[in-house]
Amino acid sequence: MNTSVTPPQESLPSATGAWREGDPPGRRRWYRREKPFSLEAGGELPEVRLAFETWGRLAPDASNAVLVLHALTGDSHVTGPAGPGHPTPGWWDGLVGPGRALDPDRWFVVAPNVLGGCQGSTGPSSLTPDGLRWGGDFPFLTQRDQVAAEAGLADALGIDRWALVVGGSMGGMRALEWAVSYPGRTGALLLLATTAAASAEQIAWADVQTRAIRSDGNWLGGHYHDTGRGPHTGLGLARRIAHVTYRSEPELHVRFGRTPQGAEDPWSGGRYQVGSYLDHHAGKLVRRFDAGSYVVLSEAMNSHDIGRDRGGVRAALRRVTAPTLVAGVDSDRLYPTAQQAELAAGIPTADGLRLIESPYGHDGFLVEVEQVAALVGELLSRGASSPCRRAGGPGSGDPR
Ligand SMILES: CC(=O)SCCNC(=O)CCNC(=O)[C@H](O)C(C)(C)COP(=O)(O)OP(=O)(O)OC[C@H]1O[C@@H](n2cnc3c(N)ncnc32)[C@H](O)[C@@H]1OP(=O)(O)O
Ligand SMILES: N[C@@H](CCO)C(=O)O
Repeated sequence: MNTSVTPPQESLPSATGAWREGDPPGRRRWYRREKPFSLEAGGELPEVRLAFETWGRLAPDASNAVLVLHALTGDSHVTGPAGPGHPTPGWWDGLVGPGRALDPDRWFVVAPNVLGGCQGSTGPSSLTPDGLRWGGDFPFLTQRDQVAAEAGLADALGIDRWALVVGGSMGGMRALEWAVSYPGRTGALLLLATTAAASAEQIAWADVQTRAIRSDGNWLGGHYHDTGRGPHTGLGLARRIAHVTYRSEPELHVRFGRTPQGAEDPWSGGRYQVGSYLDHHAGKLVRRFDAGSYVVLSEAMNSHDIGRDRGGVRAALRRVTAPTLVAGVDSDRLYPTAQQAELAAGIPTADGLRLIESPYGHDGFLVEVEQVAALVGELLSRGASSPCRRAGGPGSGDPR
């Protein structure tokens, strides 16, 4: 196997314009900030680049923009087939498109690849200004840094206020940070399968995974990108561990039971079906994702605490002014619904706790796209008449 995924290093546009007449839907572009970007933990990135895709047309008053934020190993490709620059088909394919909840005839949908990621945005596999890869020297990021970078993209696109910010899991952490850091820029909020703060157990799962990567002999302190090898074994182990937490015990039981994989004999070194299934997902991730990004993003998720330096979770949640829906997946063992209940109780503008019914555990927020679409539709149909809408005005908000 060759080295892990690295982002394209072709000549990139130095500035990102807003939507232009004639732009095809879903074309990936880059926002680039060419001055130092300060980080919450200290230090700075000399420049920041975010890959993003858009669907639809920005209204003249920029009132129809929707921000879609992906989870840990997602990217900007919310909808559409796999292709160059898009290793997987759209991860919320059923959400965006003609006649769907986010119809490009009505909405201007923006999906950035997260800061620290590996699908076009600045991350450990990117080049430094010196022409070397960041690798293990990439600085520690927090969700707040990632959202601050996304605010720069919004500015570049001329979007003062999103009609809706939506995200699940890690994307939900960022969506919440948007609503707390920039209440005047967040018109409505949909939080899926996420939490106010990473719990001890979530940190523990991520810790085991990042240790698996770092213990791979090819990790080399994160400086493996130009060696022709990479910590593929460690990344594959991390994905296997993660994937079990992404699904539910009853699903695995019903689907795989104790069945051996094909003619393999588990008593003689062969695999059970469920082991083969995990091998499959591990292989797919190793082919499409960079281990350094996996570590940086996992640690950023561990840092997530909406109440940090804001007087605690309750005080922070009270800052949200956007009409909000919070939903959990009823079979999610990684982000249990008690976490979404806390969000729904603490956000003054939240309309109770919604449940996505699914046997698929945490991955239910990706698989049950029709239920997600119904929640998106409900929030957007409330629209401009909502009493929760705040007159914060363009650009208002506390970036930290
Ligand atoms: C926002 C974001 O997070 S974007 C990133 C989302 N995408 C990913 O995370 C990619 C990893 N995949 C997943 O997490 C999940 O598969 C989802 C959520 C995308 C989709 O879930 P599901 O539709 O339920 O797919 P499921 O988990 O059942 O996997 C199906 C795959 O397992 C394979 N599989 C099933 N049983 C076995 C087995 N015994 N041995 C080997 N492979 C198996 C299938 O052939 C299928 O392969 P394919 O995906 O290459 O076509
Ligand atoms: N399968 C998803 C789940 C994380 O929430 C991902 O890889 O991003």
